[in-house]
Amino acid sequence: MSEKIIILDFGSQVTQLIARRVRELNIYCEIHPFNKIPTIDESVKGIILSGSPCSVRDEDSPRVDVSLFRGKLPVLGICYGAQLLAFLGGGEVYNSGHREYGRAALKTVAPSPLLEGVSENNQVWMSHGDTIMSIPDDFEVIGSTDDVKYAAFHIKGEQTFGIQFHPEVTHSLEGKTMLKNFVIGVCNCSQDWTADSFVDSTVAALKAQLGDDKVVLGLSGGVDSSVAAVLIHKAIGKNLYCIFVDNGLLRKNEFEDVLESYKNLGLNVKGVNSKDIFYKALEGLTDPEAKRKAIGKAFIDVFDQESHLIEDVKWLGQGTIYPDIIESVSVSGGPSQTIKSHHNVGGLPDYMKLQVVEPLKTLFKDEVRLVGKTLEIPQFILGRHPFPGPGLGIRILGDITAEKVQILQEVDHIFINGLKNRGLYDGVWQAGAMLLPIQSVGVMGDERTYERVVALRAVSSVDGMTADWCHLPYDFLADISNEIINKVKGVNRVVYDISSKPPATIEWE
Ligand SMILES: Nc1ncnc2c1ncn2[C@@H]1O[C@H](COP(=O)(O)OP(=O)(O)OP(=O)(O)O)[C@@H](O)[C@H]1O
Ligand SMILES: O=c1[nH]c(=O)c2[nH+]cn([C@@H]3O[C@H](COP(=O)(O)O)[C@@H](O)[C@H]3O)c2[nH]1
Ligand SMILES: NC(=O)CC[C@H](N)C(=O)O
Ligand SMILES: [Mg+2]
Repeated sequence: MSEKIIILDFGSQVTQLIARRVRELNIYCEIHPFNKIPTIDESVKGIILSGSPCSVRDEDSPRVDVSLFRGKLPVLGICYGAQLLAFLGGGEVYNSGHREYGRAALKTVAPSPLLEGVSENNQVWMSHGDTIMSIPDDFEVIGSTDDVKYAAFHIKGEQTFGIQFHPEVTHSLEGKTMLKNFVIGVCNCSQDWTADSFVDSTVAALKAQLGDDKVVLGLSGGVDSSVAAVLIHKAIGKNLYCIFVDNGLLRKNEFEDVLESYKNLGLNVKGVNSKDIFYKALEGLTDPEAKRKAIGKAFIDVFDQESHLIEDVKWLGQGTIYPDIIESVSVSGGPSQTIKSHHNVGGLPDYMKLQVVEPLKTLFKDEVRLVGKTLEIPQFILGRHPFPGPGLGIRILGDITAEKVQILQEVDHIFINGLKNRGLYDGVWQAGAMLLPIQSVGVMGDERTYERVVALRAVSSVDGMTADWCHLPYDFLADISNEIINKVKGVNRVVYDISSKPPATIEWE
């Protein structure tokens, strides 16, 4: 059984960062909501309690029964997690009257394995409104700042620690060392979780799970489904059936190009031309959510039809990754607002009777790329910008017609190729073009034109949750705009989207 660290999430915005930092040390960890503590067996080497927007002073704040693990295995409480340890242990936590937000200098006041090798006086990042005012007798303070006496503590006779600051953010300059001290020095984790070991153990597990069963998998040409397909293929070979659907909303030449590139990977891929099904389902629809739902349903129909052609298929393979799962579990348990219905082949209707296999569901996107590299998947697939499943269907505002798709494909092609030719593609997280439902007046030669407007969008981001618009060079934008207006019939105006997310989103629909 491979070892792991469990992170209990109390709703902090940066819980995922704790997981990133631990995994960067080649140690596997999992995030679980505070109220869904998994079984703590020998594989669990330590527990980290995250921060939270809540206050331990509130009766309905998220609590856990710390006796489940305190004294039994190493525990590190971060911010709210530390306040909770102090509070439940009999200490006092008050609202300090002002939010302490920003840099602070942490001074070591007692030697501790947690602060091993950390400078006597080091910069940490604070983000809290509550303060621990007194600690129980069996607690010992190990670090203080000018404003916070109990900035780091240790519980005597246990391997339990609490810290008021956030070691997971880069502004805590020696935060990494402290986390390393905890997971390696205190928890004794061996650092053997690597892309190579992931491939080996996952392929072995898939072999055991799938045996001689057949799997059908939707391939999109994107990173996640491609890496999932190659992994499953390594385990079961010809029993993997990949389906790549041409929904009529792909990029220019994408169907042919992607099919061609998969040939070199040895995958058994069937290209299915379902354009008409999608166009028909979209006929007359203008509302973004209605369009998304129609596209999602058409995907399921095509999948259902295709899986019936494969005799005795039992499994559906999916490229679900860790953020897809974490983001769908809300900590408060309260309903969060649906901003956009993401098309997802995951929501399968019962009548399909397929079990789901998701070999990447514990990985972050950059880890998926590393695994892909280990599997020798070519860089042009691994380095691809994300492209939404509903494709150009959510980049053509208003109703969809084959003619509009063709116009947008040309525009998108010029923009994306331009980025590649100028060496800008890899520095941009995602780029694309939108076809707007308006026309504007122009003049070409001596003639008046009354044609369409397109908007170009290029963003930088880490995970798509937030994004900034890219400051692309003006002369590049000028060249692209000229090329689009000169070459694409029906377009006489190009604008550049300078909105960030939030408050805008990346896609326009
Ligand atoms: N044209 C398509 N044909 C078949 N399956 C598709 C198609 N488009 C999307 N899918 C399915 O929907 C899933 C979700 O798409 P999504 O875009 O989130 O992931 P991806 O394409 O694998 O990776 P990336 O996020 O890098 O684009 C894919 O993993 C794939 O299984
Ligand atoms: O597979 C997908 N199915 C969808 O329905 C979908 N909608 C948005 N996206 C992608 O998600 C990221 C964030 O997009 P938004 O800021 O527009 O919500 C961006 O990368 C978007 O391209 C989708 N991907
Ligand atoms: N970042 C945190 O965990 C903050 C904890 C608590 N909500 C406070 O303001 O003190
Ligand atoms: Mg995709």
